[in-house]
Amino acid sequence: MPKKGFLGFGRLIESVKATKADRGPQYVVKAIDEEMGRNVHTCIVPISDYELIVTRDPINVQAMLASQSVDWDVGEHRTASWKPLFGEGVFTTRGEAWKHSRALVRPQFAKDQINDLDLIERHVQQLFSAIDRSFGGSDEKGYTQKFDLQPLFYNMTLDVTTELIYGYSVHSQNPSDRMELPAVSGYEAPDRQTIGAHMDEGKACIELRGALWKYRWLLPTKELNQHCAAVQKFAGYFVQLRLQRGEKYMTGLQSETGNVAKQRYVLLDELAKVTKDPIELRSQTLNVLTAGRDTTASLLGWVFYFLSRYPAVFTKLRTEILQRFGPYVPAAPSSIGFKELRDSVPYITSVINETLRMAPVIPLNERVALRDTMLPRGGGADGDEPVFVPKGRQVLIPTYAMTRREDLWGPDVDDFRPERWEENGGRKFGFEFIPFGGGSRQCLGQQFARTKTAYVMVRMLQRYDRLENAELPADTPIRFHHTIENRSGSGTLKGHKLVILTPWSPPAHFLDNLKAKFPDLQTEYRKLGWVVNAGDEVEFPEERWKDVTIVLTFNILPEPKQAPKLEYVQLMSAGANHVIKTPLFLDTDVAFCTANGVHGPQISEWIITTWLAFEHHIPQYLDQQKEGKWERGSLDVEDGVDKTVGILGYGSIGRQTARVATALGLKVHAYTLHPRPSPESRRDSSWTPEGLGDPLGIFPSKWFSGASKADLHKFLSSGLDLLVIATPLTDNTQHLISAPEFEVLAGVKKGKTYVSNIARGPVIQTDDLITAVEGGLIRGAALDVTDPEPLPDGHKLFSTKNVIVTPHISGASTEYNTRVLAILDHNLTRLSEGLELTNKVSRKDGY
Ligand code: HEM
Repeated sequence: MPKKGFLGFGRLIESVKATKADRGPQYVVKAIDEEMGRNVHTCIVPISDYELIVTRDPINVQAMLASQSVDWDVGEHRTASWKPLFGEGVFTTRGEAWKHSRALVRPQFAKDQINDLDLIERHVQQLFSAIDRSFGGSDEKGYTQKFDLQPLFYNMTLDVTTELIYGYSVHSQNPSDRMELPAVSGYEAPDRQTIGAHMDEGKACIELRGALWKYRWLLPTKELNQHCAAVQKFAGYFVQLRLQRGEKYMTGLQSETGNVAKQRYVLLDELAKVTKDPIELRSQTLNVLTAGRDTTASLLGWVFYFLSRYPAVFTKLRTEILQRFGPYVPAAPSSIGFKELRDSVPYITSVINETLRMAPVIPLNERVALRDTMLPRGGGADGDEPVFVPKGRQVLIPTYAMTRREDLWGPDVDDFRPERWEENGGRKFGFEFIPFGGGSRQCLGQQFARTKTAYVMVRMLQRYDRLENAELPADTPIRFHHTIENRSGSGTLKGHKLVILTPWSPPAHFLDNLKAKFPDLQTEYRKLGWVVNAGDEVEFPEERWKDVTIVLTFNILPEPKQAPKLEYVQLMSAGANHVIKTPLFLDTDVAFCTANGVHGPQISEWIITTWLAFEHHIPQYLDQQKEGKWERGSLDVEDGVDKTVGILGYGSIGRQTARVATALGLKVHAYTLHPRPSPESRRDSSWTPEGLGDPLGIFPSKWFSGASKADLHKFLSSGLDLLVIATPLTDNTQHLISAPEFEVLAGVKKGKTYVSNIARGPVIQTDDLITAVEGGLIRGAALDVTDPEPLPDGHKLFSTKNVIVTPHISGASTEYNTRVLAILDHNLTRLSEGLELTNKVSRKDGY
C-alpha cells in the first residue's frame, strides 16, 4: 500500500486555487515533498469520494505509457470534456476510436514536407513586422519598447498551424494579408479575426469543466456552446471547400494565395485522400490544431522567458547561431535547411530540452486503469513493492514533478542549465523526461514542434542582439497559467473594491499612486480606532461589506455572509494569532496575509544597538553621566570583526540582522527547523523591504537545522559570540534555552557569548539565564521580551549584572505604517497578475 494522504477535499480546492494563481504544477511537488516526504514518489490521495494515485516514479510511468499500456488509457473525463469543442479525434478519443484516429493521422507526421521551413519563415517575417509596427520606435540605445512576446507567439503559431492544416492562414499577425475566402455553397466564410479568441475561451471553459469533472454539469453551457459553434464552423468551412473542390483544392489554394513556389503540404488535403467523412475531417484537423498550436507557442514563450533571465545562455546561443547561420539579412528569405537546423548547433537542442525540463508545457498527464492491474513500484513499507490498482482507478502523472526530482537531476535541479544536456557525452533520458509523452500515445508533432521552435530561435537571435527581462525580478518563481503558458505583463484590478480600515490616515501620495497604478480599483478609506475586544464597537457598517473584495485591517473583519466577495485580507500585524479563531478564517478560503517583514529593520537595529552598547560599556557611561562623572572604565572593548553571530530562527528579523552584522565584519551561523541544503531552499519568499534582509539566503557561512536537542547543541557549540533568539514561541520552543544550553555555550566560548532575545520571553528559562550570567557561563544578555511579561517591578532581571532589559519595544518604528502599505501595494500587484500572495497565512499551521 503506497503512502496515503496529501490533499483531501479542502486541499483540492487549494490546488485548484493554486492553479488559478499559476502554481498548480508547483503545488503538486510541494504537497508531495512536504506532506509525504521527498523520498515518496507514489501516493494515494483521497479526493471527495474517490482515491487518486499520484506517481512521479519513472518506472511506473513507463509501465502505464509503454510496457503495460494495454492496461491503461486516458481518462473518460478528458475525452468527455474536450469532445464538445474539437470533436472525436486522435487527442480526444480512447480505445478503438483512438487507434483508428492514430492510424489515420500518424502517417502524415512521417512526411518530410511537414517540416516546411518556408512556411515558418513567412510567419516569422510577420512576427517581426508585428513587433516593428507595434513596439518599434527604438530608443537611443536601439531598444524596442517593453512588450510581451507570449501573445505574439500565440498569434504566430495560430497562423502557421492553420496554414499547415487548412492551407489558408488566419493571418492573425497581419490581418491585411487575408485574401477573401472562396465561396462554398451552403457555407458562410468563417470569421478569421475571432477564431483565436474562440479557441482560447473555449479551452478555458473546458479546463474548468475538466477540473470539476463529474460535477461539470453544474456549469452553464451557453458560453461554451458559442465557442464550440464558432470553432467547428471555422474548420467545417475548409472541409466543405476541400470536399467540393476535390483534388483541385490545392490548385485553387495556390492561385488564391499566390503561394505557388513549390509543392505544398496541407494536412486536410492529405487526410481527404483517405476519408471523405466531413465530421471526421473536421474533428481530426481540429484535434491536431489544438495539440499543435498552444503547446508550441507556450514552449517558445518559455524559451524566451529563460533566455531573458539567463544572459550568459543567450550570449552563448547567439554566438553559436551566428557562427553557423550568419547574421540576419533583412528582407532576404532564409536559406536554413531542416537537417542543419536540427544537427549543426546542438546547443539549440540543449536550450529547448532544458526549457522543457524546467517548464514542461504539459506538466500534468493522467491515465486510468482499464482492468485490475499493478504498478511496479510504490507499495510496501519502503515503497519498492508493486502497487495494486483496481480497474477504473485514475493515476495522475505530474511530469513537472519528475523533472524537479533532485535525486534524478542533481543538486542544481532548480537551475536553468542547458549544459547538463551535453555533459558526459550527452544526457540520455528515459521516462523521467517526457514532455512529449511516451509510448503508444506519444506526441505526433514532436519533430515539427522542435523544428519550428529552433527555427524561430535562430531567426530571433540573428535579428536581436539583446533580450532584457522587463518583467519581474529574475529570481521570481516560474509562473504557470492554465498549466502551460508563461504569464507576462501586469494585470488590472477591475471589479475589485479595497477598504482600508486603519487608525491612521494613509498618506495622500499612497492613495494617488494606487489610483494611477490600478485605475479600475475602487478604494474606500475609513479611519477606525483599534478594536481589540470582541465587544468593541465596529464602525464599518455591515451593509458596506457586500462589494468589498480586499481589506486592510488589524482585526475588523466581517462575518462571512456579510462579505460574499471578499478574497484577500491584509493584516497590519506580523502575526495572525488574533484572527485564526474568527469564522472568516475558519469557515472560508479568503486569503489572509500578515505584515511579516515590517519588523526586520528596527528589531535588527535593536539587537545590534544593545550588543554594541554592551561591548562599548555604554550603560555604565550613561549611569556615570547621570551622576555627572567623567571617569574612564574598562578599555576592554571587543569589536565585531571576525566574531560570530548565531541566529536561532532565520526569518525576516534574523535575515536583516545577518545583513547588518555582516557589514560590521561578523560571520553568520543560521539555525532553521527544516534543513536548507540547496541555494533554492535557503531563499525566503516572505516580504522584505527592497535591498534589505537576505531573500537569497547568502549571508550565513554555516547553516544548522533540526528539531532535536542534539541538533540545537551542535549549533550552540559552533563558537558563537552573539546568540540571537528569533524563533516563534511554540510548544517546542518553550524553554528551548535552559541550563544545559548555557553549559554548551560555555563549553566552547568559555563564558564569552552574549545572548539577545527579541522573540518571546518563555523561549528562555529565566532563572537559568540569571544563574548563567551570574555564574559566568555567558557574558550577558539583552532582553526585549521576558518571562514573566510585563516584568514585575523589582524583578531580579532588572538588577542582574550585564543584562539590558527593555519593555517589549524593539518593534517600534515610525516607518511601520509605511511598510504595511508597501506590503499591501506589493500584494495588490500580485493579485492583479494572478500570482500567489506574499505572507499568506497557512490554514494548517495558523501562521
Ligand atoms: C512543444 C510542443 C508540444 C508538446 C510539449 C506536446 C506534448 C504532447 C504530449 C505530452 C502528448 C501526449 C498526451 C498523452 O500522453 O495523453 C501529445 C500528444 C499529441 N500531440 Fe503534441 N506536443 C507538442 C506539439 C505538437 C504539435 C506541433 C503537434 C502537431 C502539429 C502535436 C500533435 C499531437 C498529437 C496529434 C497528439 C496525440 C497523440 C495521441 O494521443 O495518439 N503536438 N503532445
